[in-house]
Amino acid sequence: MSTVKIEIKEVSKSYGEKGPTVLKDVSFNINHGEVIAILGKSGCGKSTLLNCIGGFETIDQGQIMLDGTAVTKPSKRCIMLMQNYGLLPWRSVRKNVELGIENSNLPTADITKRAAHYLQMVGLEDRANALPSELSGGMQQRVAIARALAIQPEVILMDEPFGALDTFTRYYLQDELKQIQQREKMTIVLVTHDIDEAIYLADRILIMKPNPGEIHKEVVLKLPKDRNRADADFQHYREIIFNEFQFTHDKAAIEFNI
Ligand SMILES: Nc1ncnc2c1ncn2[C@@H]1O[C@H](COP(=O)(O)OP(=O)(O)OP(=O)(O)O)[C@@H](O)[C@H]1O
Repeated sequence: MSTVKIEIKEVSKSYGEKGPTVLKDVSFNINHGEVIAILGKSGCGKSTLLNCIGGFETIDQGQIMLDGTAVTKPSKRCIMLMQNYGLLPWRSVRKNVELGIENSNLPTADITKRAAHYLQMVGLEDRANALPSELSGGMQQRVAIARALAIQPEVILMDEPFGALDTFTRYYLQDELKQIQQREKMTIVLVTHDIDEAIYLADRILIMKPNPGEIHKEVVLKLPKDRNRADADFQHYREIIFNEFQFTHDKAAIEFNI
């Protein structure tokens, strides 16, 4: 039986006292070990919602609970993976991966061991002493993933994590992430503009609509974990989502990758 990891209950938020309502009465649950993708047109509040879940933004109304405890500030149990990687340019790859755990109570030998383990997991153990500037964008994102995993969070929030990468690197990292998620069983909330990425990775897709940001539709992906982008079932879900965004009509939303 699946257990609820995160509860989002009637969350509303605006920026500033007189700002427009960015999120209105947003409610949904995320189960332990589930991968949720959030899709929606630009400005509908996806990043705001992710920041609220991570405790980086306060909410005006409602509640966000992680394992039954209200989220009021960021915590290492629930961390954010950014699109721009957030690597420190003066630190080696290894030192970047150690960043999130070096102020923990772990002995130095364990910190080194854990960083090496996750670097190996993303296939970068031989680049441990390189600087981020010596790596490709895809490799830098793998360092960021290793750094996030080294913290051993229960939840990873991802804001367009592969948006800046070329198609092949994106596919490669999507596969890598999928394997790691299945091994480590962490919960993932993924904001993306890439419909294929959402169908490929998620158990459930939430489609948001703007002004104010609300959950418009939930699509449960009844697909095996191993997915093929060319399968008829995959196309079926594409069509459902395309229709939601009126791709088949004249108001095509060009910000989505297909
Ligand atoms: N720090 C902020 N201060 C004021 N307004 C903000 C702030 N962050 C976001 N907004 C506003 O909130 C609304 C939702 O923004 P948000 O970034 O959450 O949308 P999004 O769906 O993630 O957009 P995109 O897909 O373009 O990244 C937008 O109107 C945006 O201008």
